[in-house]
Parts: sequence; structure tokens; C-alpha cells
Amino acid sequence: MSTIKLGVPSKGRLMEKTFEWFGARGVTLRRSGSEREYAGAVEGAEGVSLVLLSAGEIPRELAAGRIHLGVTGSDLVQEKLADWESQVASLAPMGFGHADLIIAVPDCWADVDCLEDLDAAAHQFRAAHGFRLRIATKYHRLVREFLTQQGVADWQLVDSQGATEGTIANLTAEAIADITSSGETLRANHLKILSDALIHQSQATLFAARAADWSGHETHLAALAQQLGLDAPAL
Ligand SMILES: Nc1ncnc2c1ncn2[C@@H]1O[C@H](COP(=O)(O)OP(=O)(O)OP(=O)(O)O)[C@@H](O)[C@H]1O
Ligand SMILES: O=P(O)(O)OC[C@H]1O[C@H](OP(=O)(O)OP(=O)(O)O)[C@H](O)[C@@H]1O
Repeated sequence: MSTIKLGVPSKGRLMEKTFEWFGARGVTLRRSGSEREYAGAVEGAEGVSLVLLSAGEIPRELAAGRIHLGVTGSDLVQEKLADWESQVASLAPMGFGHADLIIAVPDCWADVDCLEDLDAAAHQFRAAHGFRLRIATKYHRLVREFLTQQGVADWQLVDSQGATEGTIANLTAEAIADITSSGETLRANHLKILSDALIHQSQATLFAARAADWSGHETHLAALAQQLGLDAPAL
């Protein structure tokens, strides 16, 4: 018989905290098999099976309907899925995995503390250098939407899939947009956050896939929602 497929992060703190969150609600998730095998088991919820996936791939698997439910950061869903609310329903913020997507510039840019200053600096930068000020990020969709909405001009995004805070010292960007939690990476790289450039406050969230085949799963979904203390989702 087919089951509701629940995708959760396969490793690290997101996996552990997800297991704790479900466990506290009477649903035991665990990795089965050897330590390195990505197989999982569910106890305490009928008709639900566990799929262990990279957090970064969970948005795509939800959008494709290959999993019914998935836990990942809200930043990843909003970045990776166009018009995300049409593709997934947010069922529950889970209270961990907090991170802020922000824009930061070098500490030594004394005249740049907010978006208006960045706009002015970008304008000057283009006049002086003949190309647009570069902002390094992996969050292309969210950053582009935010800066456009805020009326900041004369920037370009350059792709950085990791170690983004290092791009400025490496002279491949003038500013960065990345997630921060403790702020230590920004401090260590002599960067400061613009005061009004909080693009997204992310946390781990339980999502449901609108494209998944829910037929035959209605009773199990209602029972799971009740056990987790959630409203029955309208999908
Ligand atoms: N300090 C942090 N550093 C990195 N990610 C964080 C931090 N705090 C919270 N997160 C969240 O964790 C999620 C990313 O998790 P993770 O790095 O495990 O995913 P991933 O990129 O898919 O990993 P991998 O591809 O290595 O499996 C994002 O939603 C991010 O917002
Ligand atoms: O504010 P902090 O607590 O210092 O955390 C923020 C850092 O953590 C993440 O990087 P990650 O470790 O995921 O590596 P990455 O550079 O590969 O993205 C993020 O991209 C920042 O670099």
C-alpha cells in the first residue's frame, strides 16, 4: 500500500532537531540501517514513511510531488520555488534552524549603513568603474526581488555557492547577501549588516506538496495533523 512520504534532512542539526520535534509529538523518526545508510523508519503514525534527503533538495521534491510532506528551511523553499505558495503549503514553523538572510558590506564603508546609502554607493561605483556593484549570493531570487522592490539600482548579482563572506576579500564582489545566525562569520570577515536589509527570517518549517497525489491518504493525513497539533491542511 502506498504511504504519505515525509522528507526530512538527512544529516546534521536539522535532522536531529526534526527528529526531536516529531518525537515530542509522539511520532518517532529514526534512521534505520547502518550509520551511513540513508534509510528511515516511522513509529507512532500510520501510513507515513520517511525519506532522508538533502535539505537543499527538499523544495524541488515537494514541487515535483515526489514527497507529500517535507521539512526544510523557509529560505530554501522561497528561493528555489517560483511563486512558492502556489506549490507548497506551510503547515508549521518548527522553532529551530533560525537564520537571517541579510545584505552586508565592508566595515570600512563608513558612508554605507542602509539601503539608501547602498543605492548611492552603487550609483557612484558604476560611474567610477564602468560596471555595476557586485553582490555575491546563492539566494538569487530572494535578493533580486528584494532590491527591486526597495528601489535599489545599479547592482548585479554574482553567484557564490559557499564561503560567500570571503568574496569581498577575494575581490570578486563588493557586497554579499547571505544567511547569518550567530554573526561570527560576518565579524571574522570584517563585514557589517545594512540596517534595513533583512530580506528573510528563515526557520525550519513543515511543508505540504500541492502537486503530490493525496488520494487515498486523507485519513492518515488527518490523523497525522491531529497528532502533530496542526489544523487539517487544505491542499
Ligand atoms: N548557521 C547556519 N548555517 C547554515 N545553514 C543554516 C544556519 N542556520 C540555519 N541554517 C539553515 O539550514 C538550512 C541549510 O541546511 P544544510 O546546509 O544542511 O542544507 P544543504 O545545503 O542541503 O546541505 P547539503 O547540500 O550539504 O546536504 C537552510 O535552510 C539554512 O537557513
Ligand atoms: O552567522 P554564523 O553563525 O557565522 O553562520 C553563518 C554562516 O553559515 C553558513 O555557512 P555554511 O556553514 O552553511 O557554509 P557555506 O559557506 O558553504 O554556505 C552561512 O552561509 C554563513 O557563512
